[in-house]
Amino acid sequence: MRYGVYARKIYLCGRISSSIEMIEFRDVTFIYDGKPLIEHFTETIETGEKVVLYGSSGTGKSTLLGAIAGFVRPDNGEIAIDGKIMNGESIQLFRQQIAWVPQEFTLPYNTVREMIDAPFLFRINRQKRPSRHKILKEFEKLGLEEILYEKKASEVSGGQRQRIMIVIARLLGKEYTLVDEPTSALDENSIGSLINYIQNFGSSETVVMVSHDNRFISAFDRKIKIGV
Ligand SMILES: Nc1ncnc2c1ncn2[C@@H]1O[C@H](COP(=O)(O)OP(=O)(O)OP(=O)(O)O)[C@@H](O)[C@H]1O
Repeated sequence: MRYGVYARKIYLCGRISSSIEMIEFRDVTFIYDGKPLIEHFTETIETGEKVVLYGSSGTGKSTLLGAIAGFVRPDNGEIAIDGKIMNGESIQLFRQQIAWVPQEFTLPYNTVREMIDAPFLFRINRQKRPSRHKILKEFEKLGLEEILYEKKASEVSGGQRQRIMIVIARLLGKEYTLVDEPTSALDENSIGSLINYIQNFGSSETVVMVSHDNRFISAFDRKIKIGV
């Protein structure tokens, strides 16, 4: 998984106290193999927005999501956080406020319980450490069965693992949650639960998602189409 190492860092790290108000893409272009993937892209994402990035396959949605987390740098243009151009130092700080939920992801934990517990063992998150009861209540909201909590991490499906990570993001209360294609292989009910769940993130919590699924896309007010 190309984002694996960084993703693990982001998943584990804590949060700093200052809060962000907006992220701007300013005339951003990404070029791969000599061809522009995204050209002159300009958008602002404000704090608290629940945003869906949508568009055809291969248009660069995941690249943009990765750029928010600083994994990918634009070839031209700038990304600014609260008016300041993202650089090596600011991205390190910003990453502490991100929960990153990719499509595929291997974490070094044997059980789901350990996977959920891990970020809360850090001093900065310790006060937010949820009880089993609280975790299971969140599971229920997303249609995740209680039995999953006791399973080996290798025994849960990719979609279940991703929803468990969305629960963790919610419980960590990070300012930004970035989710890559959370709807693959979900049935109608699960998509409905996920929409509700994400829309109920706090008003100061920003969620940016990539999705292909029209049921999901149409449920969000803030949509950004990538590609033609
Ligand atoms: N580091 C890289 N080097 C070369 N090409 C890359 C790199 N990262 C992405 N690409 C290419 O850029 C294109 C867009 O990839 P990206 O995953 O951002 O698109 P996407 O819109 O999220 O696609 P999908 O909807 O299929 O997941 C793909 O053709 C991909 O191969």
